[in-house]
Amino acid sequence: MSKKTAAVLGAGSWGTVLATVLADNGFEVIIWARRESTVREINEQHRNSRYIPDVRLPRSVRATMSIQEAIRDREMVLFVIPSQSMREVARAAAPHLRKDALIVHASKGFELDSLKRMSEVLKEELPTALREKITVLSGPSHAEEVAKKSPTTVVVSSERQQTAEMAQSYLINPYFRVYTNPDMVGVEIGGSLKNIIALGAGLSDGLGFGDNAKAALVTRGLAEIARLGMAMGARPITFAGLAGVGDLVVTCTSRHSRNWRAGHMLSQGMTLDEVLERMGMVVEGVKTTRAAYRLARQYQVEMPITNELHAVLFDRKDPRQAVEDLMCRGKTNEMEEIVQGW
Ligand SMILES: NC(=O)C1=CN([C@@H]2O[C@H](COP(=O)(O)OP(=O)(O)OC[C@H]3O[C@@H](n4cnc5c(N)ncnc54)[C@H](O)[C@@H]3O)[C@@H](O)[C@H]2O)C=CC1
Ligand SMILES: O=C(CO)COP(=O)(O)O
Repeated sequence: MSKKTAAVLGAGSWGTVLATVLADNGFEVIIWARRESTVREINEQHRNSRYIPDVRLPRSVRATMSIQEAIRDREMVLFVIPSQSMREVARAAAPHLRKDALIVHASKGFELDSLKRMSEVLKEELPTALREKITVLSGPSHAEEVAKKSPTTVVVSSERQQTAEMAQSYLINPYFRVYTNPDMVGVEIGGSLKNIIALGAGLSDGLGFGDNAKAALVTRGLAEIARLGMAMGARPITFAGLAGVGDLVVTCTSRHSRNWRAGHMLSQGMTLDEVLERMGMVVEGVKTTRAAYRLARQYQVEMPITNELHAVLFDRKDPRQAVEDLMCRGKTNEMEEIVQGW
């Protein structure tokens, strides 16, 4: 019997590791990468040392610089690129997709110009027949740990349950447990907004604040994620799940998180530009802070942590002053806020 086939668009840490998950599940996988050196290294040495060092890739994972070659005739195509590049890549991919391809995206963010979710961008760019084949993959899943086959749980969601179940059956294995959730809006919003709070958690840790501060950020962060999410049409219970509190906890507490690390570097006095240059990988929370700041105004939702982080990132507000302003803002009744938000 011939092997199932998949293409992964994006040769960063997450795209490369998702390719290994699919290879472990019996897929023939081809990664589309932009750099010739990355393609050569994957094909000849079975490594992608720039993004995920120390990981040996299975032989059934290959790479190409041709998007057409990557996508042609593949049953499944994964988009795993920074959210600001999603539209451009979807447009380039569109003419080459199989008419019945399963489309999965694993990116966490909003398109800044339009404030759209990634599935909305894909819907606009891909052929109409593929609209109901669009799926989001989200949840607490640092690539470095999945690469070690450390037990991981994620969630997939699509407008059509059958599509989500197909993605689930392709991706699930003994170290990668995949749940479905019918709330695509909530899954995309939870996965995107948690990066803002993770930046704040890195800042908080770097400033020497303790576990109380971290717990406050996670809890109050979840409240404002849920408030905006619900205003945008998400179901509140999704934020109690893997794409909500699950991803929020892992990103706020893990040294693997690029968002946490970026916040930590900022706390040590580096400028945002210096941090992004040093990181060399996408820090989605930066653009997501801008997007959420605008969305909060559009939907008239209160997001105090996002507002303060926006001021720290883009107006160079002193983070200690930001924390003081958060602590001293108007008195609030937690129960009333929770009832309003949830
Ligand atoms: N790294 C992780 O553990 C996880 C990442 N994600 C999400 O996955 C997405 C990708 O993240 P990573 O793989 O970590 O990023 P990364 O920074 O490691 O790699 C991004 C890759 O996309 C490529 N790329 C950027 N712009 C492109 C364009 N216009 N055309 C083609 N390729 C382009 C880069 O060359 C690079 O290979 C992000 O939205 C991230 O939030 C989600 C879950 C886990
Ligand atoms: O989304 C992630 C883990 O679930 C990855 O987070 P970072 O982008 O902060 O590394």
